Amino acid sequence: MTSVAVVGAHGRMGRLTCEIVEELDGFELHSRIGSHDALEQAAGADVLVDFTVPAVSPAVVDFALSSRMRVLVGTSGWSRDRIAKVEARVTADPELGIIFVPNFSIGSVLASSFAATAARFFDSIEIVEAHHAGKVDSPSGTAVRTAELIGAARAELGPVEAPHVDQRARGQQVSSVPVHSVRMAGVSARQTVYFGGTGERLTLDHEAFGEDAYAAGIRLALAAVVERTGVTIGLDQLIDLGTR
Ligand SMILES: NC(=O)C1=CN([C@@H]2O[C@H](COP(=O)(O)OP(=O)(O)OC[C@H]3O[C@@H](n4cnc5c(N)ncnc54)[C@H](OP(=O)(O)O)[C@@H]3O)[C@@H](O)[C@H]2O)C=CC1
Ligand SMILES: O=C(O)C1=N[C@H](C(=O)O)C[C@H](O)C1
Repeated sequence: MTSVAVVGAHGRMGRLTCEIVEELDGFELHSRIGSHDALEQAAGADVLVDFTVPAVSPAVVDFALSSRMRVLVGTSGWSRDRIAKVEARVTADPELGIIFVPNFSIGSVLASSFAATAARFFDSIEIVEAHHAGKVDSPSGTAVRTAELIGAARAELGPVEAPHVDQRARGQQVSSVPVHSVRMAGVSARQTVYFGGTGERLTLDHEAFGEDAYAAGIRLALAAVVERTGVTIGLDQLIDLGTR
């Protein structure tokens, strides 16, 4: 049996993760940690899952790695630069393993992968992401990851063409891609990537309507985190999208 401690267990995603762990063969729930509990209550678990807030997540990860647990991070805010700080520590110790998943929805992972493919063919690219009003961070972790993938795909082509980005309403640039965040009622999680070309436009649009969208990805990542050492970024590294 693999025992799992869930941090952020009383939140929307934490509750879903606890339900999944309780139903999944070979897994058992070790502890539910909320903001009023000591992290030490997670000690002894094989795996720690983090679904908290970007400000707290680094301390949770630090605790889990120090306690030599395998770690699955769903919390947003883990940009490539932030992950790099954890990477040196994890790669230096062959028994440590951590998986960062910016988005557990299979459709979203596909959309980000398609965006990386399209990035070489269009110079004009912008991301608009819309989330529920309760989301405290912006841009979303998914948008940051998508922009980073676009930037990496264009490494030899250079930055995207984004005019007038000195104006505030032109969004935040991530890997040169302008990202625009909407926070409002009536939306759960949506991302649209616009690719502008000569006389044409390609639009990649993904929408998750609720927590159900993330369940399959969480199951998949739980199975992987037990076996996998080192640093893994993204569900796309755990499934065959047919792009490698
Ligand atoms: N990777 C993915 O596919 C997805 C990622 N997310 C991300 O996951 C994170 C959580 O989202 P969501 O569940 O919707 O948010 P919620 O606000 O519903 O839950 C966050 C939880 O974090 C807890 N928390 C805050 N500080 C601490 C702490 N110091 N120790 C332990 N727990 C703490 C809160 O506890 P309390 O209630 O006690 O204050 C709260 O229950 C966000 O960053 C979000 O962007 C969300 C959806 C999908
Ligand atoms: O807070 C959310 O809801 C979500 N957060 C993640 C993000 O920041 O990208 C994943 C998904 O978009 C839902």
